[in-house]
Amino acid sequence: MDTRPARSALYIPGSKDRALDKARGLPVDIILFDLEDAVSPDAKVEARATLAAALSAGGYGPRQKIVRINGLDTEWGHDDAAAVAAMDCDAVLLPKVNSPADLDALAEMIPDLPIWAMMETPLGILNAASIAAHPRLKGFVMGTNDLAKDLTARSRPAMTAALQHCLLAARAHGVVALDGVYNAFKDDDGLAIECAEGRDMGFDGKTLIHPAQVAICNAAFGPSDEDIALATRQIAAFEAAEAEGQGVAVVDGKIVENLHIVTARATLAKAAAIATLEKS
Ligand SMILES: CC(C)(COP(=O)(O)OP(=O)(O)OC[C@H]1O[C@@H](n2cnc3c(N)ncnc32)[C@H](O)[C@@H]1OP(=O)(O)O)[C@@H](O)C(=O)NCCC(=O)NCCSC(=O)C[C@H](O)C(=O)O
Ligand SMILES: [Mg+2]
Repeated sequence: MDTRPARSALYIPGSKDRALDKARGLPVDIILFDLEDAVSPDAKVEARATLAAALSAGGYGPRQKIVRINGLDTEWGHDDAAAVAAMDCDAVLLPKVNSPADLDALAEMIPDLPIWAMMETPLGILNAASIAAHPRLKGFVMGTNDLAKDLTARSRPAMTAALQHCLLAARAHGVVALDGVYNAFKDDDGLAIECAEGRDMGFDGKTLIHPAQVAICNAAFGPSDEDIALATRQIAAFEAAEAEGQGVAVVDGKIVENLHIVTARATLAKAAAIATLEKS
């Protein structure tokens, strides 16, 4: 699985010069340059050129640059895919993926870029395992607005089964999994609660719609000082136990076995990767 930080992924409307410029200075881990729902139909054709110009001007640093195109069943999808194939980006994100066949069609049009899938239709959720297993697939992005619409769901708990099902598929096939957006972009407390919930479920990060959401999200999905201190103590205690021929250590009254050390080392590696990204 890709181990680059993926705490925060901000959608930027591909049509908005000001937002495209603002994104250059934001401490977000992934930028989702959007040609789909953040762009109105009458701006879609021009947005392709606006986005291509912004990407070739550069300035986005080492963060991942992913372009979301319109669906291949729309009037814009094929031209978007052709344009993205020539853009300076790291991956392409396909909305409303229903089955691996949708990815095959895009993979043929864009032979060189990794593909990410929006998981946001009932059929796509049911097919999550076979979509995650696609050889070009590198990440899932939950589309909780579209999913709520199709399910006629009115709450996040109503989507828990779908979120967990996609996480299982992502983990089984080693792809990144990002939680959906929190629409109330001025409600910091609500965002923090939803970030913690997504993190505790196992998501790698969360998708965002406004720059003000980035810091809250990064804090929730990055290891805290306490997490780092605990991981460090667990590793030290386990190594000491091993040196005495023991397979188990005890830290804070809880057993620590080899499997916990795998998690502890992953926590420290994640903290180091974040520090490197934030320094650059
Ligand atoms: C939600 C917004 C429409 C709010 O915009 P605005 O009123 O302009 O916000 P502010 O005045 O507070 O903006 C302050 C400055 O920040 C810049 N800005 C705003 N949003 C972004 C952004 N997303 N990326 C980068 N920069 C941004 C403004 O330009 C201001 O800059 P400055 O003037 O220089 O100070 C707006 O935030 C917005 O359009 N957000 C994106 C909405 C979007 O992407 N929607 C589609 C994705 S969600 C989705 O589709 C999920 C999925 O498919 C599903 O089904 O769930
Ligand atoms: Mg959507």
